[in-house]
Amino acid sequence: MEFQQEEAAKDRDLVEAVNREAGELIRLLRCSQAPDQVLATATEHIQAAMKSLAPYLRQGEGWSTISIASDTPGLGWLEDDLTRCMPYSPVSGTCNPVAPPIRMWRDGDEVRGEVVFSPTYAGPPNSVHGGIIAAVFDELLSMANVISGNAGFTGTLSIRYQRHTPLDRPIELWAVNERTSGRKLFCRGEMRVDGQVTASAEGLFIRPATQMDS
Ligand SMILES: CCCCCCCCCCCC(=O)SCCNC(=O)CCNC(=O)[C@H](O)C(C)(C)COP(=O)(O)OP(=O)(O)OC[C@H]1O[C@@H](n2cnc3c(N)ncnc32)[C@H](O)[C@@H]1OP(=O)(O)O
Repeated sequence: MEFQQEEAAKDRDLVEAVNREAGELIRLLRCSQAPDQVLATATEHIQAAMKSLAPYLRQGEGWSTISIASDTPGLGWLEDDLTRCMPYSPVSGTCNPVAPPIRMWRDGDEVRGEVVFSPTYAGPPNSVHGGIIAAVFDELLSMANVISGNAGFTGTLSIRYQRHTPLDRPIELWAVNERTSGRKLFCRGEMRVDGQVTASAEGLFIRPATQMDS
């Protein structure tokens, strides 16, 4: 059992490492102005990598179509690493190359975290795209629900963009589940840079109905 867990951890390290490299590849493609010959060679390398991965493609079932880790042995969520809850998430998943490098952890009843957005996620000049900010709040507030023991689907998410959220600087993340009323979960969150709020969010999440609710 211990051995299996070690193997699972080793495999996860490999999966996370290749996803980090792919994220860096996306940043280089987004930001480099390489000459044609370099682009042509890079295309060949990428095609070779795609060819080696293609035989192992899974489609239309289980982990390959959801972000949570429920059917993935060895991938639980940890209080000091809430990203383990959704390893395939496009927002925080360490096994998804489009996700920015987010860390989230539990601090009592609250979620805290940190993220640095590369220009892959740029919107206005030197700033993070507003849709990306909304996506991060969706995830962050969801984690506030998860640690409260009451996960749900996003019903309504409202963002107040108070000032530009900068690229390439550590952004502090904070969220809390403020109250629960029946199946409704009310959450709040903030992004801060050097202690100053750049964006805040309020979310109403709906817990799926169970027999207990009828
Ligand atoms: C375990 C999960 C793991 C989740 C694991 C973590 C994954 C997190 C992923 C990140 C979060 C996401 O992106 S989630 C993906 C984005 N969200 C979605 O796709 C949700 C799409 N919407 C739906 O599927 C549905 O509308 C639901 C499930 C939200 C609600 O449907 P329902 O269950 O039939 O609820 P219903 O009886 O109609 O309503 C119950 C009460 O909630 C209110 N209500 C219903 N919808 C909304 C709404 N959008 N905004 C405000 N309020 C609403 C109703 O007025 C009612 O209030 P009253 O009359 O009782 O007062």
